[in-house]
Amino acid sequence: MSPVRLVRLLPLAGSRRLLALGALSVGAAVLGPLSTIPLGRLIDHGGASQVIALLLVLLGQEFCTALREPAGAAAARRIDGVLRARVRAAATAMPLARLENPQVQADVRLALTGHRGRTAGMAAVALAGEASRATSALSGAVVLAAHVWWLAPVALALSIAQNRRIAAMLVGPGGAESLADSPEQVVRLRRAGYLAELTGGPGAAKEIRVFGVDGFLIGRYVAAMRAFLTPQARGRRAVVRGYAAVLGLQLAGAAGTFGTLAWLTAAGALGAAALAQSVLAALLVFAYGAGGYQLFEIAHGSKPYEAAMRLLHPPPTSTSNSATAVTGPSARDGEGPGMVRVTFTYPGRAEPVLKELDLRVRPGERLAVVGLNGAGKTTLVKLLTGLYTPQSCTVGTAEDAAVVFQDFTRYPLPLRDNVRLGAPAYEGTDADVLAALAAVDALDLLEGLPRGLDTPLSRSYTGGRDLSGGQWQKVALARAVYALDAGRRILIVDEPTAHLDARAEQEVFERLLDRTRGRTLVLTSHRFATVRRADRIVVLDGGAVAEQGGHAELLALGGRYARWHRLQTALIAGAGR
Ligand SMILES: Nc1ncnc2c1ncn2[C@@H]1O[C@H](COP(=O)(O)OP(=O)(O)OP(=O)(O)O)[C@@H](O)[C@H]1O
Repeated sequence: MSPVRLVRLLPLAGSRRLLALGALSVGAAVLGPLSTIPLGRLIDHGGASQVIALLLVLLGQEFCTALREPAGAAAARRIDGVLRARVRAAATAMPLARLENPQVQADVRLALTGHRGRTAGMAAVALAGEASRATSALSGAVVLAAHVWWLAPVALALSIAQNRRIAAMLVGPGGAESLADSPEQVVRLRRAGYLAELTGGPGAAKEIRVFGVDGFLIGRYVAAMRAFLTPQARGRRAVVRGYAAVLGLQLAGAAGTFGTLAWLTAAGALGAAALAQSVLAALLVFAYGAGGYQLFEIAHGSKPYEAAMRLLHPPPTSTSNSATAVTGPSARDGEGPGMVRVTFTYPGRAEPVLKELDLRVRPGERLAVVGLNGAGKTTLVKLLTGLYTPQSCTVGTAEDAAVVFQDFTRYPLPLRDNVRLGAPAYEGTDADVLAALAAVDALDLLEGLPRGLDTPLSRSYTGGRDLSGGQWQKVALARAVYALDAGRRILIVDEPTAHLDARAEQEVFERLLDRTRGRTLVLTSHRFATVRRADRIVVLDGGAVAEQGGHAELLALGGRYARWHRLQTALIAGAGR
């Protein structure tokens, strides 16, 4: 991508900030070359007015240069704020299948956090700065050309060549900075970062202490860092050598230019004023050749910009990233959620997870979908809730559903908010929150919370408490029950009790059945022994409905359900003894 495209971001800064940045950049660019006019007059004619004029111009240049920094920072902050909001909105709206793509996740991270401390806004502002520096050099060349016409293009060409050489050495492909971005170096640095986090962080602290692996991990970290830093040091040495060559060229260029000016002056071709103006102009031209921090900002900040553009304007082919579904006849309106002959394959997978699956949930029905691990239960929930968008959409999605996912969210917020987030717009009272907690047998949870419903559910907060896996699961269930009380008509629960033992699971399931009387309930579980009271039990096997019916009916059938039910009941009974 050409960095010039970054210019499109500048209007996001807002007209006031953009105007201030533009005026200061132009001032910084042209006041230097303009100062040669009063300087020339001062040398030729003297006089206080020329001194004042020269001082005013130089002061103006200093003023513009100094204020351009904070103005640029403010513009960059605003651009980044607007861009991040757009990226967040795009990420929230995109189909789950696309969001789960590792490349898309990397783009979201890059667009939101920047690259090596540089953001898209900083890159756009740096581009304006680079344009200002180039304008200053060009104006200097014009002043120089007014005295020695042939010297100006030579000095300008030299300066541009130096600037490009430095850019290539530092931030160009294969340059020192890009070395750290090479896939091998990124992997090395990520490994070192992971090991550093592991040794210093609380996550693995228990195992590190018990097994005494700190020495081992620190050794690994040192090795990983050395593997990263050795090629970096080699790259830096190459840059130093390259810089020596560029510096030599710069010295030769400056010596040639100033030598020529001295020779022309000695020969009487240049007067004192013309000499002073030419020297000042040549210095402005050569200043561009030295390069500046803008090179880094543009190179690194372009990466988050490109990531943001990929997210905001995905190429049409990227729909191949979304989940595909080959479906049968359309679901009819007015019925519960369901799907007709749906075959579903995850992106990047060859084998379909669901194969010609037929399942329609009747309104008011309490349906249990059971199956062994990996049978496709969670996938079924993702399709039913519309989180995956099949290419031809004949899945009747449950838009009016409260859903508890297997990997539900643990909000680091007070317990009250954790429940109320099920229906943020609903003005529920504390009594409603407590009723939802009671519905999932979670009232005893309050006993361990010093500030009751106000207790933040995170140890990162003063007075906060963390919960056990089972307690968190009950909070997630209470959130869905609260949503149901707030008006949702369908409750979909994916493995509601993965963190609970079989008896607690049965207890919660029974309570949910009572609570959802007259509403539609879809519940998935890999425990066959706990769903006997469901109106209908669907056995999922190999991505298709293998058996369905009531508990007694399926037992009498003597198939998978009967077999797995018998096995799991025996295990539970054995564990209870
Ligand atoms: N996002 C995904 N991308 C690719 N494959 C996936 C994805 N999610 C699940 N799968 C695969 O789809 C298959 C079915 O997974 P799913 O989570 O639907 O099963 P499940 O019946 O809910 O299992 P469990 O009882 O263990 O939760 C598994 O082989 C799993 O590896």
